[in-house]
Amino acid sequence: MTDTPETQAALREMLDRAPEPDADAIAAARARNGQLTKPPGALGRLEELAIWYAGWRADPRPRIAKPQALVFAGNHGVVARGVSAFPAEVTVQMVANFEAGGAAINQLCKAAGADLSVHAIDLDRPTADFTQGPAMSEADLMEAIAIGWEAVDPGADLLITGEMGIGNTTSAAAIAHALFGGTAGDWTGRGTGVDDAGLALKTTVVAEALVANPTAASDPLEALRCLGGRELAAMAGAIAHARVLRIPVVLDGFICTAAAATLDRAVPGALDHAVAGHLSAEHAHAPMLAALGKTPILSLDMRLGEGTGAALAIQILKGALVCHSGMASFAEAGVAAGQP
Ligand SMILES: O=C(O)c1ccc[n+]([C@@H]2O[C@H](COP(=O)([O-])O)[C@@H](O)[C@H]2O)c1
Ligand SMILES: Cc1cc2nc[nH]c2cc1C
Repeated sequence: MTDTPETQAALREMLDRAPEPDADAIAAARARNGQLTKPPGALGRLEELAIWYAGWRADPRPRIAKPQALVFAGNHGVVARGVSAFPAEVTVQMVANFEAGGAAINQLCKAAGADLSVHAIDLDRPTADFTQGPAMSEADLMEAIAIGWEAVDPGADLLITGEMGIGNTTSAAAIAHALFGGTAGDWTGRGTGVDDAGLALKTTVVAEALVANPTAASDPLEALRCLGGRELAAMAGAIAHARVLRIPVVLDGFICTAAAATLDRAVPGALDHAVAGHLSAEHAHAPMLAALGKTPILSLDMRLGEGTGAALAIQILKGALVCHSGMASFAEAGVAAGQP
């Protein structure tokens, strides 16, 4: 177990020192890919995904055997501003649903063979309304990051992080606005389904959030503290620990990606171990992924969160790895190779 970072500076330093993927495994996986019984490139993006995964696992012929899914839940003071189509109590109610096995993420993790755990973080202590000042103190931020960091199973060979938190698309939009600029309207969407008036109000709230938190635009981890929520901070903590442990990560939707983006902007390369599982229907997810240089694996118009898009993408990655690691070479199968 790696020591849990106790300060923003310690987290930054651990990401700075995090190991790179294994160059020999990448070279060997690339060579193997070139010998498999298929026309070159015929498995499309599955081929690059398999080679990417091989590098992070330092194994030219790996399989996915122990995927882990972490779902974090948090409540947001900004909900009092009327930014969600649902009331805040849905967060705790959905946590009960996760624990009873009744949510979409439960079914999708079962189908993907992923070990799911749910971490509700101080639901009776919402973050402060970030239109009035920082959402979290430094201590609250680091405590939530630690919960995510410590939830990662060092024996896992793939990680997905999901979230549940009424109001958290407002938080994610504010973070994106702080990290990537533009206007509040560029990053604000309907979330669980606010109407036109709700969207206009939410856009104003996102703009106010940046005015109330002037340090957020110049420091990505401050953006997470000032504009984030506990579940976003926990996802960032888990994704950062996975980077240190060289566990590949599949990102989920808009909120997960916003949390992860704070790491990338704090330390370039901090998300090299992560792929985008899907493209959310929340319109600002596409420009956020583009800014991070990530192409989503799936695009199914989903906007549920919980880790559901990432859980589905596990099955695509498993497909990539069973082909890469299980297929015969031209020589083994006695199949004539094509022109070089
Ligand atoms: O993952 C996404 O892209 C996504 C897009 C829209 C909404 N959500 C989920 O909806 C909740 C937040 O929506 P809202 O409208 O309350 O901000 C939260 O629990 C998220 O998991 C998730
Ligand atoms: C019912 C419901 C389920 C969710 N799962 C993730 N976010 C959600 C938001 C709502 C409203």
